[in-house]
Amino acid sequence: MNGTAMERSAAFAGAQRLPSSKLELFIRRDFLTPDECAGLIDAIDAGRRPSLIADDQGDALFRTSETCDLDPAAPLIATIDARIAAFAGLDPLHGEPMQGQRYAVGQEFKLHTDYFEPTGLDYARFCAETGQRTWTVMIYLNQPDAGGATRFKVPDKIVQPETGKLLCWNNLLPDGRPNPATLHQGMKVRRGVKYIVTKWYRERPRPK
Ligand SMILES: O=C(O)CCC(=O)C(=O)O
Ligand SMILES: [Fe+2]
Repeated sequence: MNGTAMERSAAFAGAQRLPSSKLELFIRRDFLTPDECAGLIDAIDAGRRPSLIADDQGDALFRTSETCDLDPAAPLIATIDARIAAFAGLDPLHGEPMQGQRYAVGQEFKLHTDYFEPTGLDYARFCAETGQRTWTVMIYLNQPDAGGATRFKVPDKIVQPETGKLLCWNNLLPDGRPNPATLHQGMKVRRGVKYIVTKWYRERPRPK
């Protein structure tokens, strides 16, 4: 279920693949309607709190955004959750609960990978039950007035936020090891506010 795009050929309908052999990344514009984005922004504003991070490498300014756990039972979230899984050809049971992020001016998420470092102190705690993170799906809910792009360092690709645009990538290599070429950052918002939702998938389903 979490294999390569070739194995899941029905997936990624209407998406563009980044022409890179190092990184399996897809972009799909207008994945969500402006109304759906507005509904998600309201849900994020209702529940946001400072973002946490698994390993900030001692830098308190590593991730300065605010985060919101979105209620998987809320009708809007459930609908979008199902649409994301169908789009990416992934088993919904492998998904972590969807999160929202809000970045104000000057806020950012510095260069990082979404997979957990197998040598990291917390690896067992984060990955014992459901395994490593496989795919990341993120959707921009609005377009900040300046800044806030997502940058992938290795293929040197910068993706600009656009309302409803989906971005997703495989965090793992074909042999299942983490792919270091997924290194990326949420660049500083310069003007306005940036909202996104993120959805991460795991190697194994969560226990019932
Ligand atoms: O805000 C972005 O553009 C990137 C967010 C991100 O990398 C994450 O939430 O893991
Ligand atoms: Fe990330």
